[in-house]
Amino acid sequence: MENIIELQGVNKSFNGFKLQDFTISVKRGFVTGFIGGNGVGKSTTIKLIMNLLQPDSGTVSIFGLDYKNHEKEIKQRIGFVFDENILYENVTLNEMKRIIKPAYKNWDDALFNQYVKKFELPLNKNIKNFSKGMMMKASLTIALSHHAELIIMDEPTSGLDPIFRRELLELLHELMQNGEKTIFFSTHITTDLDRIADYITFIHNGEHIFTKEYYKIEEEYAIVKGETNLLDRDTEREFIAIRKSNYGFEALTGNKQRTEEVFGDAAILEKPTLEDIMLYTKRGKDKYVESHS
Ligand SMILES: Nc1ncnc2c1ncn2[C@@H]1O[C@H](COP(=O)(O)OP(=O)(O)OP(=O)(O)O)[C@@H](O)[C@H]1O
Repeated sequence: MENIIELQGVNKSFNGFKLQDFTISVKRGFVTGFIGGNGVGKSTTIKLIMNLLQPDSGTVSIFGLDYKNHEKEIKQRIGFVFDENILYENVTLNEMKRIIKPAYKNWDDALFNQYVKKFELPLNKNIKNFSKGMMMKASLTIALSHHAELIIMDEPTSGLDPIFRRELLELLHELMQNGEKTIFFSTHITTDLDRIADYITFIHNGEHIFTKEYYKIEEEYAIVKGETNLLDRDTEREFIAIRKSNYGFEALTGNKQRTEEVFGDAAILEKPTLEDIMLYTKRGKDKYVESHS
C-alpha cells in the first residue's frame, strides 16, 4: 500500500513543547483520523505536513515528493481545511474564488458552484459576516473545488452543530467512494471517527503512540474490570493504566488476548472507546494511577 504522507524522524521544538522523533505514514485511498488531547501537537504536525512549519530535523514527504523541490506540485494536489480562519475576511466568497482559482490548474467552477449550492452559501455576502459553520463550509468548498487527491483538515468538526457535523461526515464518506482520495484529519471529537475512519493515528505530548487500522484497535485493546485482589505487581504490568476504587479496578490493556489468558473469567473485558484509550494512555504516560477511597 502506498504512503501518501510520510514523516520520518521529525523533530520540532517550541519553548516548552517538543515533537519528538515523529514518524508516521498515511495510506493512499483511506481516511485517517488524527487524535490526541489539547496541545499535544496535532496542529503542529499538520502545519509540518503543509510546509507551514519546517522541521528542525527529519524529513517530510508528500506523494513521495519533498517540499524543497516540489512545493508547487504538492500544493496543487492538496485540499486544505484549517480551523483558524485563513480566508480573507473582507471579501465575498465570489471574490475569494477569483483570488484563489488562478493558483490551481484543476480548478473546477462547476464543482465550486455545486458545493456553494449544497451548502447554501451566499456568494455576495462579506465573509467576515459568516457564522463559524458557514466559514467551515466556505473553506471546504474551496478545498474541494480543485480535484485534490489529498484532503487535510485540522479540527473540521470543532464548534459545529451536530447536524452539520453529520452532514460533513456524510460528505467525506461520499468523497471516498471512488477510492481515489485520501483524507487526513485531526479531531478530538472521537465519535466522529466511528463513521468514517479506516486508520487512527494517536499522538500524545509530541510522541506518536500508534497508527492502527480502526478495527484492529478493538481486537487489541480492552477495558478490564475486576476485584482489586486480582492485582499484584505482575498482573498490573499487563495494563496501560489502572483506576482503583473500593469496589474494584478498571484498567486498559493493549493486549486483550494475553489479559484474557492471565485473568480468565475472573475479570470482565469490555470494548473501549477511543476516548478510553486516549484517557488511559495519558494516565499511563503521566505515571498517574488514580486511587479512590
Ligand atoms: N508557533 C509556536 N510557537 C510556540 N509554541 C507553539 C507554536 N505553535 C504551537 N506551539 C505549542 O506547541 C504545543 C502543541 O500545539 P498544537 O497546536 O500542535 O497542539 P494541538 O494538538 O493541535 O492542540 P489543540 O487540540 O488544543 O488545538 C502547544 O503547547 C503550543 O502552545
